[in-house]
Amino acid sequence: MNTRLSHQRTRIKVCGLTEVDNLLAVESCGVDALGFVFYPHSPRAVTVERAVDLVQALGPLTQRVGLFVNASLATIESVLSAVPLSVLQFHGDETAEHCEAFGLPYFKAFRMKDGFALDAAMAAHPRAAGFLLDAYQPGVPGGTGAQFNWDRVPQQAPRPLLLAGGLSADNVGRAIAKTGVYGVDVSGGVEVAPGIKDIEKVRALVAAVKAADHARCTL
Ligand SMILES: O=C(O)c1ccccc1N[C@@H]1O[C@H](COP(=O)(O)O)[C@@H](O)[C@H]1O
Repeated sequence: MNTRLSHQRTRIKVCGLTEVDNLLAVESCGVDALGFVFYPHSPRAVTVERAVDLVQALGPLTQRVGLFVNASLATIESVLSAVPLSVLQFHGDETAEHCEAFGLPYFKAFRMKDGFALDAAMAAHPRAAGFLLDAYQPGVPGGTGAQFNWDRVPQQAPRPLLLAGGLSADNVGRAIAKTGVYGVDVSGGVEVAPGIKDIEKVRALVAAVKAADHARCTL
């Protein structure tokens, strides 16, 4: 699939919401998907009870993405029995069999360590809905605010690509122009504190994505 030409509008996911009022303000900025971190070591981690409140507050057309890092089948099933997530994001070393076990579309995240064999990693997940490319930082599975070299984003991929890692209103336009990815996933670059988003920064992010899409359409 030519990831650069197969869509006209860059999708926006904001990840790591923890408070309902803040979540609703972010949703109203015009994002496509909101992410909830079920990784207990993250400063943005939510309990199942909190996630139920957050997800129930969302409008019916906003995607609700659950982020897991090497969580067991039982843990994920237990979350899904309470929280109506629409998409899963696997940010650890999960196998395709593990990711497919829940009957939901999923994004497999890959951390772009030097020498990482992305083509083989994507081929190992033939039924993924998409792939998320993030920066590699030793010892931390994600949400680091670090950027990787966008030259490493492939022009062709078997599934839509989400770009992550250190994105903000300041650099997202350049990222889109350079990579033409299907979507962007942003956490730390739009925060006032871990789990609390800065609404002005989210607005600026959405405006920067729209401007980049407009510039691409008029090329
Ligand atoms: O957000 C977290 O705390 C987190 C924890 C563990 C794995 C992934 C996590 N977040 C994801 O990391 C990337 C990049 O985030 P950032 O914009 O650089 O802060 C993004 O996909 C988040 O969904």
